[in-house]
Amino acid sequence: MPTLTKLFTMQEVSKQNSKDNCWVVIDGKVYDLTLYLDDHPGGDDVVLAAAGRDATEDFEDAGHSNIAKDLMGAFCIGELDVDTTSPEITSKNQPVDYPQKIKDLTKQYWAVPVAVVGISVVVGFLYLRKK
Ligand code: HEM
Repeated sequence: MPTLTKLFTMQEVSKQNSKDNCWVVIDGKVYDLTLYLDDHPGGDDVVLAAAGRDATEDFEDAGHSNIAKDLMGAFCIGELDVDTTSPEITSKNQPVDYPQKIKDLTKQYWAVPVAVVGISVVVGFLYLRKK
């Protein structure tokens, strides 16, 4: 299913790190706090210090209330594109564990050689009896 959520790379987010363009990432979501800076009860300086980066820890450390958490939605502009943020955790870059893969395949398809041997024994047995 295609989603309508806009995805941003960390590179894009990191460029929005000023008073005129202040984006932060909190829990994988991207927030544009530019228009909220002046109204933020904790002050604009704390938010600006986290501008253009992942502010999840700072946000949690400030012990925000549920009111603050409800307010967040109004500033959410999309989500972080995780594939481009952490290429090291995508499967493309994971080293393939071939011995483990072979073991898994063996476990999955053990019935094939067993069936082949079984059928050969039965056919051989019938053939010998006929003689
Ligand atoms: C969508 C994002 C944010 C919203 C809607 C928001 C909202 C609020 C609100 C409503 C308060 C008043 C206290 C409360 O009700 O919890 C507050 C306080 C505060 N916020 Fe934020 N905030 C946001 C992001 C951030 C970020 C990114 C930081 C830090 C980098 C931050 C740091 C603080 C601090 C330090 C306080 C003061 C806490 C205190 O005085 O005890 N906030 N925020």
